[in-house]
Amino acid sequence: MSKEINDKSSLAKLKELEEKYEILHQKLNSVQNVEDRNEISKVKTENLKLKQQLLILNSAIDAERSKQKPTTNMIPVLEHLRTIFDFAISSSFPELENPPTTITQVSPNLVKFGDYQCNSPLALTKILKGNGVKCNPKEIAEKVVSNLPKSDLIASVNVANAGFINIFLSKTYAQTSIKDLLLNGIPNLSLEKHRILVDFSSPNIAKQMHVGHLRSTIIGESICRLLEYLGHDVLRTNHIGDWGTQFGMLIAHIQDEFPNYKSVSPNIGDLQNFYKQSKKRFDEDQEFKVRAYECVVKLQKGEPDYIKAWQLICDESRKEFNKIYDRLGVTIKEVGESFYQSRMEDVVKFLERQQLLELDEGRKIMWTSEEKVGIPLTIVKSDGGFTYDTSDMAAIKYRLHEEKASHIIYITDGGQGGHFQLIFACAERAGILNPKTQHVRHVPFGVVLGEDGKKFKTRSGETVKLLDLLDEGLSRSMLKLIEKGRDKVLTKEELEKAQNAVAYGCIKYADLSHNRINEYMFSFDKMLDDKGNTAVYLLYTYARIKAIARNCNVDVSKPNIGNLLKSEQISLEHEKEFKLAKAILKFPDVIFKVYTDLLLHFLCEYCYELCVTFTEFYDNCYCIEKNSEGKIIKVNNGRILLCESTILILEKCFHILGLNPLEKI
Ligand SMILES: NC(=[NH2+])NCCC[C@H](N)C(=O)O
Repeated sequence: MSKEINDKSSLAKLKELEEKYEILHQKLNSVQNVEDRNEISKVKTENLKLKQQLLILNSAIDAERSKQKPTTNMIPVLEHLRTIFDFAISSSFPELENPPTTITQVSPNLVKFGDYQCNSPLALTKILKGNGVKCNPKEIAEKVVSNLPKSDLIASVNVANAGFINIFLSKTYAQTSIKDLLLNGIPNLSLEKHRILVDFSSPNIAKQMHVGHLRSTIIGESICRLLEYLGHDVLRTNHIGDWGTQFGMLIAHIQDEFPNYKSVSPNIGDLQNFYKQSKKRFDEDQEFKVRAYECVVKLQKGEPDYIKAWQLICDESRKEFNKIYDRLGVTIKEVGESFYQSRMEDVVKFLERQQLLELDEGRKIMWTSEEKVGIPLTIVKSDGGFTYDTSDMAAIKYRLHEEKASHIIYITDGGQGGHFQLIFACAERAGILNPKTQHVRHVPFGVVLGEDGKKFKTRSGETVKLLDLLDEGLSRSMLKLIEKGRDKVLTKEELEKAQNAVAYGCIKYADLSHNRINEYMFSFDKMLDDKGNTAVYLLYTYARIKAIARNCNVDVSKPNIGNLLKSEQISLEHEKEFKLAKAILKFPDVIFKVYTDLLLHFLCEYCYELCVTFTEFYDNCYCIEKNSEGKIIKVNNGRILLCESTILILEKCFHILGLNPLEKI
């Protein structure tokens, strides 16, 4: 108990010192007046003193920690190594301000040089040389190693002649943390929790939901799943375009085509055609055009008949959108542009009160700063209507102040980057956004290309209908399964399940496994390949691992795994076993990396690496031994446990990536 209190108060003290240190550090940086030398040297001395105190406290905490029970659960290895090397380097060279700590992961195929490597001594040699201190990297590395705190994760370290520090991961740590994984499931990675609003998918009513929206939907869903796994409170938000001026012409057209629309819900049918017809009239018929404008005004005033017509149109689109979300397993709450009508009126007043709006040829515009550089936002059009900018200003205010989100993530194509930078800058200028406590981020993605390298279109040059695309995925996936003779081994139900998992899994995975920033080429042939980094390969590997326990009749239910672990060790003797264990242990680091950059392709690459490493293990290490008649004579339970831990990690990754694992394929 007292130890705990001690530890807590040391931590609090440490935090306080760190804050003071940070303030002084900033002060130091901001003192630009060179004549104020006294101030500078005073701050510097204080800074150094604080740094020493920090080090002493850090080592006290470390000593305290090492007395406590050893680390058993999975933690981010790379991050842990960075912390302890950071400590060792600062202790070795307290006179240096922010000395560099670089830890890299050694390729799993070169492990004789260590699993991780610290390369800082080379950089430190240069820095020290600049300060007039002569020494070589090897000496520095040795000094760092002598100051390295004890860690359960490290088996040994050695210093290479060139001055690298090679770090070998501990087998005991691997064993205990994999055991913990099997007993307690995927670790809860501790993090500060936030309320995060994710704005994704966001198609437009009456217009086609296109491949760009599909990308936003796929990436957005996965980001939400990742954030939820990390324990954040996630608000999945569909900012659909349901309030534009196009509704004027749509409503005018509905009034003509379905005069009794108020009592009988018309079947608008293909909304695309409906849109095209009304647009044609709008462009050709002056009288219709005038009426269309009147309709917008009446709609935005909330006149019941107009709202009714508008709702009919929205419902029709919504049906289509929902079919896509259902098929892809996407959950999202609609808070479209129309939701903000009164808030748009309010935000205009709010900005006007602060004199942030300026008249420009009848429009009301807002610049990001007084300097008026770049382009302004159009807050009110010359006809008094609102714009995309207005709804985003109202939305950001609502999300931060009413929904109380501390973070907002916007997922759209890169082309909208400029728009969001303007919104963020104006929101900050208007005092809506405080970047110190609230964080907004645009997460862009590249365009989807067809196999011809041009913008993705149908053969006849039209926008591809998403439902048609998903249907094509289904038929292609069935062909693939039949080609591989799966229809002969699977039941009808299993085959259908496989067809869905493969089709939708491929479409999602092909998108997610490419760096989202880049454009990506949509190709059914490539995504349905069962070799390489594809969903099919991952689904096959998963099913193969599942079959291992099934074939040797080992009960892998959780209680039985617990029983097994009482008598069995996770088998790590064979080089390939340990290699697989190390791949499993990378999971927390990968998650943090994906979380920081919101780049899901790192998670895909990891899944692929895990599957390849598993295959290597399985090819070299027998889990079951059979006699010449094919009868099982021995089951290696230690290895079965390794298989099951691979399953647990894959399942978590699949969940984040939206892949449905199959027991059989
Ligand atoms: N808050 C936002 N602006 N979200 C993105 C909306 C995307 C827009 N509806 C489009 O299709 O391009």
